[in-house]
Amino acid sequence: MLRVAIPNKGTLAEPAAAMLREAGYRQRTDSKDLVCRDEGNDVEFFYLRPRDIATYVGSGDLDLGITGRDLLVDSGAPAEEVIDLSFGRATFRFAARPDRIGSLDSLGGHRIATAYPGVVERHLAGQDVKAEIIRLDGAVENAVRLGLADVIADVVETGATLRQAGLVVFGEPLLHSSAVLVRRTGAPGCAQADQLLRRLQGVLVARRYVMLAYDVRADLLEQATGLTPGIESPTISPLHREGWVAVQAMVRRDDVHRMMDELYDLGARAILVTNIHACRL
Ligand SMILES: Nc1ncnc2c1ncn2[C@@H]1O[C@H](COP(=O)(O)OP(=O)(O)OP(=O)(O)O)[C@@H](O)[C@H]1O
Ligand SMILES: O=P(O)(O)OC[C@H]1O[C@H](OP(=O)(O)OP(=O)(O)O)[C@H](O)[C@@H]1O
Ligand SMILES: [Mg+2]
Repeated sequence: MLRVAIPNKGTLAEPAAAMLREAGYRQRTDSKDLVCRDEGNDVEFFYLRPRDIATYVGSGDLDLGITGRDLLVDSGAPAEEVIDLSFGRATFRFAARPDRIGSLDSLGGHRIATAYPGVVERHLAGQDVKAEIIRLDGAVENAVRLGLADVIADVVETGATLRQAGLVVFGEPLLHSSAVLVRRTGAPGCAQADQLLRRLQGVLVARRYVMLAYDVRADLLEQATGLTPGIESPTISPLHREGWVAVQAMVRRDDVHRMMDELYDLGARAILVTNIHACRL
């Protein structure tokens, strides 16, 4: 059986389980369960702290895992990203009081509180900056207020937590994070792992694209399909009405309204959008 690590709690847990369900895998029904066997797909899911997942995968005890890119980097484990799963997006940034530290150059010699010491160490080493790293478990924004540190390095999503603590970000983000599928570095594939990867890629495409269908005069077909080239090529079907054709093409969800306006202006009619529930490209 393929053995896959899934976050048991925190920001990534629910969206990871939702994505696997969407990909046709069985997931636990009780949030206290630590293991869930999906006999039909020959996969066993292990629910672990997201921070530990790269360690289990890097050691080879588990085959694949879903964790955050920042947690993967922080672990230093010999595991690598297979695909970006496009949820759990956040940046990882330095922040301080507005009047204190304004740039990376002035970080040297300061005390930096963080729950991600591996990410910060790697970043500072790359910039040749020497600073003291204070490892905390969470709520690191309080470390500045309480005088334990001058700077924090933490996950920033909306920025609301920083604002509340009277801190502002400075410098470029240390990294852009999101949930990722990981495997042991250089690990060979297997049939069940390839299937899981293809199914997750299918979910990503189904979420990102919609199916657009419309009718257009045959003499405008080249212009219309120039707007909607699809992924491979659009499907063209004859219509009973002389001189008209029906077109079907996948288009990016983000673009669909602009495209519908342009197609309408061109003379296309009966423009319909439908969701894609699943796909294999
Ligand atoms: N708003 C957010 N807060 C924290 N982590 C986030 C956020 N958005 C995305 N993430 C990502 O979630 C992962 C951290 O998850 P983790 O479960 O360790 O912490 P958490 O969601 O803050 O939960 P807890 O603090 O209760 O342990 C990281 O990869 C991080 O980049
Ligand atoms: O930019 P925001 O939208 O405010 O989100 C980022 C904040 O959320 C997380 O904290 P969490 O509530 O998980 O507490 P923790 O620090 O104890 O993990 C993270 O550590 C930041 O503090
Ligand atoms: Mg947290």
